[in-house]
Amino acid sequence: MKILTAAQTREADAYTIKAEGISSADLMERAAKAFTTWFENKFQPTKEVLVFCGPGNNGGDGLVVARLLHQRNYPVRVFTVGASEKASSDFKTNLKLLPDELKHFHIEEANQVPDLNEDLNVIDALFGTGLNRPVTGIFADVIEKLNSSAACITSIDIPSGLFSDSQTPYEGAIIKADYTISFELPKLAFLLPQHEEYIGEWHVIPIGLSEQFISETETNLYYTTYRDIHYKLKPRKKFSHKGTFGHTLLLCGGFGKMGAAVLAARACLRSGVGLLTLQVPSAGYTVLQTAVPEAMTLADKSRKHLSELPQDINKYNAIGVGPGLGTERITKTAIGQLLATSSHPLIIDADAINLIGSSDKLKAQLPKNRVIFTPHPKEFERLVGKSNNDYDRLRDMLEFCAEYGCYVVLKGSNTAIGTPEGKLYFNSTGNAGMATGGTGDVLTGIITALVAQHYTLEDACLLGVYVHGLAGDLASSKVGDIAMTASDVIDHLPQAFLHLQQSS
Ligand SMILES: NC(=O)C1=CN([C@@H]2O[C@H](COP(=O)(O)OP(=O)(O)OC[C@H]3O[C@@H](n4cnc5c(N)ncnc54)[C@H](O)[C@@H]3O)[C@@H](O)[C@H]2O)[C@@H](O)CC1
Ligand SMILES: Nc1ncnc2c1ncn2[C@@H]1O[C@H](COP(=O)(O)OP(=O)(O)O)[C@@H](O)[C@H]1O
Ligand SMILES: [K+]
Repeated sequence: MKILTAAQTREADAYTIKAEGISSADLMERAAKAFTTWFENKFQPTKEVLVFCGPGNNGGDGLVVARLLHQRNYPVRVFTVGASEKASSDFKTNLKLLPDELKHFHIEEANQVPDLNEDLNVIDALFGTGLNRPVTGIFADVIEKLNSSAACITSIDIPSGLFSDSQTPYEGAIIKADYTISFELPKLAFLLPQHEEYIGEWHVIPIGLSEQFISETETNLYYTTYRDIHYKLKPRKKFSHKGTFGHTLLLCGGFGKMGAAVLAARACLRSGVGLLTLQVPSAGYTVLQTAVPEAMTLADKSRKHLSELPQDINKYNAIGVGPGLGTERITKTAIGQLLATSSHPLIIDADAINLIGSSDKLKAQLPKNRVIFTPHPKEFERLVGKSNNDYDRLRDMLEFCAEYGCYVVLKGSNTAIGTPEGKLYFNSTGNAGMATGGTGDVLTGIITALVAQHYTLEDACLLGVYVHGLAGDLASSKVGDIAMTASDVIDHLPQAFLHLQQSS
């Protein structure tokens, strides 16, 4: 699914209006109806609904929603804010359509904002995507009052005050919504960790914007959903054999962290790899042979740390390196050899990222178009550098991908995948139960298995991250997000792959 900017969304609105021969007020009515249906399914008409409307079309949406909720027997009060002579024409049209019996107040000063308690539902329709400067003055006063109340706030399209696709200036007030209901496509702002306290739980509802316009509009931003992913899974042919599905090498584990190798190996095997070999420090040899009997194990000559590469490094179709390794000098040297001698794709995680991040020499050795990095935010900082905010971080990530010709999987809620061509994909699966040690090692195993099975690096990242999150979601529904462990994620990989297969 594409993510469009505010400007592109405005064009999509205008295109749809023209193509369908409808008025902008008709489209507003459609958007407001869709919002009202969501609201009705969510909230009973037991609590009073206070709708706060700004002067633009977002406020216009709010006026239509107020009218529709009133028709559906919700007790409603409308508050308009801002100079009415500057209001948009659809706002003015809909202000006139408010029935006389619906209570309407105009707010000019902060003390006119009513007292708010948890027995009220607030709908925030102050500003949408037309916001073009930080919110100050009376609007900011209203936002502060709403934010300091215990009322449940639902924002139409986007929390008022938040820019939808660039950094909001720090001085502007922003609504802290409990729910954000947006139209047709998600906005970039919804996917950034720094906005968690503003967006709340978000949903996107269709309003019939032109599919043709959306498909023809160019963007580098995508939100990966089931529809974008399931068809990528390759069916297994009847006469295929283990050689068909690739031979993976995992260079993982260190003294006290053999579990990382076990987790990566088990996830790799559960993701369809044909053959799996691990090389682990010799202290881990028995651990691996016992815990993962399906895998072949090589013992490093060093007892505690990776210090050498297996012979015939190029017989493996994909090499996953990093989980549990540690950052010993000897390991750094081995990683240098790996970068210099391997000719197949490398999936680089954890301490391997830390080692490469701390060495310009290793960075300079990175082969082009063959590397996937899977950092969490701290590892990302070591690899790419510190960024001022989430937008800068995404920009820095794409610059890094372009400079080194690599893929970066920046892990977290809505894991972001950057490609060398400058595309950015945000994942839609996963949950906070996955914030537990070892789930990243699982991801390394999954992506390495997919690369070995000859998925393109881009598809291996997209599919791997999606299925990892899906397994996490399935695990969460079984064991809950508090008790969930990385092993639970592995245990739900079969169901996750089946889910993708069955419906494809
Ligand atoms: N008819 C349409 O085209 C549709 C519009 N939709 C709604 O329209 C919204 C966009 O409407 P608009 O483009 O009118 O934009 P907004 O409703 O976000 O507001 C823009 C107005 O606010 C003013 N403004 C911007 N920043 C301000 C600030 N910081 N302080 C004070 N005033 C400020 C602008 O000068 C302008 O008058 C969407 O978010 C969506 O809710 C939806 O109904 C879908 C259909
Ligand atoms: N709040 C969250 N929502 C969704 N996914 C999450 C969340 N927290 C962590 N994850 C996922 O869990 C994994 C954690 O990886 P990582 O931090 O490398 O853990 P470890 O190093 O312990 O294996 C990542 O894939 C990340 O996307
Ligand atoms: K809003």
